[in-house]
Formats: sequence, C-alpha cells, structure tokens
Amino acid sequence: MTFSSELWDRGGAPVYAEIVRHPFITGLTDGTLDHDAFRYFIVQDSHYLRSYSRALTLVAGRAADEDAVRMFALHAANAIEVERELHASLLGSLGLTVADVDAAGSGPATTAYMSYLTAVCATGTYAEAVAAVLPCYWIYRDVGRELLKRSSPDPLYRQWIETYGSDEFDAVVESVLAVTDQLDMSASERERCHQHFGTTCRYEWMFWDAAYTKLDWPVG
Ligand SMILES: Cc1ncc(CN)c(N)n1
Repeated sequence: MTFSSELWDRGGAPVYAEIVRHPFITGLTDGTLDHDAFRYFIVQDSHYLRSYSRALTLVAGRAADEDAVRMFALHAANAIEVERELHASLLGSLGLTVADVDAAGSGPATTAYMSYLTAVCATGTYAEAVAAVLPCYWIYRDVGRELLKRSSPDPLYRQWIETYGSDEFDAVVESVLAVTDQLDMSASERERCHQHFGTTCRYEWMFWDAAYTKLDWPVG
C-alpha cells in the first residue's frame, strides 16, 4: 500500500465523507448556499492563501531533492497565482475589494489552520511538512471533481468548481502524491505525518463549516 493511501484511509476518508455531505458543499451544487456564506469563504480563503503560499516555500526550502524544491516553489508561485486570479474575479463578482478582505481580518478557523500549517512547515521535518500541506491539494481536487459531476445552477459556484475540478489542478495534485509516496522517514516521523494529515483534513472541514455558520471571534 502506498503511503498516500495509508494517510487517506486513516485520516482522510472519514473526514472527506463528512465534507461532501456538509451543507456548504451540497449547497454549492443544489443552489441553496447563500452568497453571504460564499463571500465569507472567499474572504477567508484570501487570507488563507497568503499563508499557504509562504508555507509552500518552507516545504520547498527543506525538500529532499532539487525536483521537489522546484515543484513546491513552482506551486507556491503558479498554483497560488491561479487561485489568486480566481479570488480576484470572484471577489469582484461578489462586490468585494482587497480592502474588504483586509478589513474583515482572519477569522478563528482560518487563523488556527494557517498557524498550524506554518508551525509544522517551519519546525517539522520535510515529510511532516508534506503530510500537513497534502490535504490542501487533495481534498480540493476531490471535492472539485465530485462537484463537477453534480454541476451548479450558480455561475459563481461553477467557476470555483471548474478551477478545482480541472485537469490542470489534477496534474498538480498527482505530482504531490508522487512525492508523498517516495518520502523516506522513520517510524516515529511516519506517525507524526499521520497526525498532521488528519489534523489538516479536519481543518479543511472546519474551514467550510466556519463559512457556513459565519464563525466570528466570540469577543473583541
Ligand atoms: C482552505 C483551503 N484549503 C485548500 C485550498 C486549495 N489550495 C484552498 N484554496 N483553501
């Protein structure tokens, strides 16, 4: 069994099953998701992407070989560029500006997720860092593909779905899965990889749930 399949079976599959039946996700395709929840999501995701691209450069910096350095550095630049363009377009369609993103600030789930990713990528081993960022790629690819099958009556949601369900994004994810399956690590490191992978999968669920409930800081 490949390492990525092991990660998925233990920490990914149970969370993914909850993600695809979450009302935020089902609402994207059955037309029941209100634009305010999607607005919250895109604003928070704009904050998330700022940290995510930095986390990927940390993964690149500690990669085991030059191909992997190049791949994660490219993803930090290119993959993020594609997502940034999507956000710029969606923010405009939702009547929002970058100033609105800055004014909203980073919410509780976003802050927790970004902090966790940054900490693991900065202080963990290379394998731990790969395991921590993997759900960001993998879950979005699988959700994108699943929702592409269901389609959406809303053109904004279709635009989002088509980005993550695309062959281009699939190729990016496959390259990270290939790197994951070649990781060389000790038994204790392997266990920590499982913990990080499971944790960031749960943060992916929490990110959508926060948008659905429009989670805010309880005080301040
Ligand atoms: C929260 C989150 N996770 C993953 C992705 C896909 N890179 C994203 N845009 N946002």
